[in-house]
Amino acid sequence: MNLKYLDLLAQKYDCEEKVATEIINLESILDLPKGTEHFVSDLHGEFQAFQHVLRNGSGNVKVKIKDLFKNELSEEELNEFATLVFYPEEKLQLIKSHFSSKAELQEWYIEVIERLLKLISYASSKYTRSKLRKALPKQFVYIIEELLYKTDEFKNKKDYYAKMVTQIISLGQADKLIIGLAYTTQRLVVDHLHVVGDIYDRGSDPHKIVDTLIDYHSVDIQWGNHDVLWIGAFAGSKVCLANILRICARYNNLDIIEDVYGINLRPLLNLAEKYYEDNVAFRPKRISDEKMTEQEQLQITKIHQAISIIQFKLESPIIKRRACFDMTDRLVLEKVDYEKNTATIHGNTYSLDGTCFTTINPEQPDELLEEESQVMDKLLFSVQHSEKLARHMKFLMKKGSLYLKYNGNLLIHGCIPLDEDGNMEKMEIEGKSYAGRELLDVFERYLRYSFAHPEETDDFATDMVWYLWTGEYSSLFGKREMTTFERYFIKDKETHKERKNPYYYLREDEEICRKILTEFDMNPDYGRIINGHTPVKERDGENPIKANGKMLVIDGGFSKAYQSTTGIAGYTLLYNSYGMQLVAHQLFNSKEEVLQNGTDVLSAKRLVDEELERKKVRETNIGNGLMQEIFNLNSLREYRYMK
Ligand SMILES: O=P(O)(O)OC[C@H]1O[C@](O)(COP(=O)(O)O)[C@@H](O)[C@@H]1O
Ligand SMILES: [Mn+2]
Repeated sequence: MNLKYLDLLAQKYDCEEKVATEIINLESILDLPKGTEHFVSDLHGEFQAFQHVLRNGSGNVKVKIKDLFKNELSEEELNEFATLVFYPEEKLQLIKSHFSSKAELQEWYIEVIERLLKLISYASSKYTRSKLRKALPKQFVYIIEELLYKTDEFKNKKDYYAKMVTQIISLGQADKLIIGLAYTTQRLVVDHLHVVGDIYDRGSDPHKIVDTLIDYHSVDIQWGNHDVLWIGAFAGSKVCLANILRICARYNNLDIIEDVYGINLRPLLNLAEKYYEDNVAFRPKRISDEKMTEQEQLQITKIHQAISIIQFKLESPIIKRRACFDMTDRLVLEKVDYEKNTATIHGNTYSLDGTCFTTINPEQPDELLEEESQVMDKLLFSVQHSEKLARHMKFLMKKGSLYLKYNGNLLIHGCIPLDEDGNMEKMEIEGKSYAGRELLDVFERYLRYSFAHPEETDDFATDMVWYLWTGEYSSLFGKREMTTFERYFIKDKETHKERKNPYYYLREDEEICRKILTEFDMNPDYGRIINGHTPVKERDGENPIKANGKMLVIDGGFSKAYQSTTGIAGYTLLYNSYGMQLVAHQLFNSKEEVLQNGTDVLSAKRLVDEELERKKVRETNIGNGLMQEIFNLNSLREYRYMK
């Protein structure tokens, strides 16, 4: 043990009692039940639904309320109390408006504060007092602790406690206290949150999700292909930037680009107005019922075409300069016969519909017009100077990774590329061959390098970020090709199909999952793999719990665009000291609906498994860290205090 380190440690623990106290504290924490982890994926900008799932703890807040009060409260009262915990600010106003006299309101305050304290005491029962203290509203810690840890067996403090509560009310602090206690409850129910990718794209509020995660008490992120697209755009990849603009235009989310991130779209709009007309294939999707004027729709339709053509042009030089990407099949603009208006794909020739090739020179289809090139330079400048986007992307880089090994489980958004025989597929990169975990580690190294060098726009690392979005061996994409061009211009749906990596059927097999866990140095008897990325077709009877529980796919369609596929509105995987459960969320219509009639989103729960014995902190990542601290403290004791 490094003595310099122990001398440093001794500054903090400058006497034996302090060392002993800390060892006692840490050792006892190790024997507490493990904290409850929540896993969600593929939020795709659906902030309201995500926020509701955090506020109701994926149903767990209601469970705890029922555990405590089902015998004393009616169904309606239980719902009203639960809604107060979910949305305290709004619900408080609603409830207070029903009271006519101050006395009645005072009565209600005393009752609901008492109830909230009971709920917090129950929700925090497996945590230390210090962990609870950190979750309490700062301004009321002293009062709440006094009330929480009431010790009145000698009947000396009855009036003291009663006075405390009435004083809170008479000094007009009751609302703030109730709101604080409600948020403390929400926070206690979710000890740690994992977001298994695809925060961005399609939904209207990805930025609100990221802001919520930035303020969240304990969270990690495994990047999805859509997240990496946004990271790439910020890191200097013009083709990634073209993709996020295209997808925002496609889903009528250009306000995220302009209003939220302050990226100037005027140059792109001028270009679009100059060269493009209306085009049905490029009209923005109307997922939610927001209003759009004909003029707005036409503008977006033109922008959508302009940026799509720029994207296809930008893909071409990358494919040509990166032989190891092996993507010559995707040189789509060179497959077009501009005379006949057809394209030849995999040997078959198809007529093209809704083409918008005005800015394409058939002699050199991937050549950007000078003005297209200028538009991209201006867009990249604007993206890389967006304070808010910088903050969000830096957060994704800080809290994110391509995969995560946590408490024995492997979390990854997409896949581990496999061949038909279930072997890890190799990819040759800069003269070296990588597969399995090594391949993912090298992907992440390139992504981090590109992010650290935003001024480099055409280097290998930046091209590799785009590869992660659409490359055949990308662990985030997991398909042989992305048929974006075909989906826009060819009616024949056969050409739209995207062949999935064998991983997506092989992962149903327990042995394959065990092999992957072993590849990541994890215990195959104990661990599980948790994926997002592919919407689980629950409505067709697909089971998200696969390979005898070794594989859990949790993309349940938070994204409205995919709810018709899944039939539900997202999953949350819960992992507490008793084991794992999977919660399927029904459609979340609106916060207003929950506020009005307390109908919380009904969530069907499935048991994934039951632990043989309760899992303790000792068996978790956090536990490993604590045991290391205990080791250091014992070394300090021997070195300094045990003579
Ligand atoms: O339906 P959209 O939004 O055009 O997206 C289709 C594209 O999105 C992808 O599914 C990737 O996005 P996901 O990771 O959300 O699946 C591509 O495979 C496909 O080409
Ligand atoms: Mn995805």
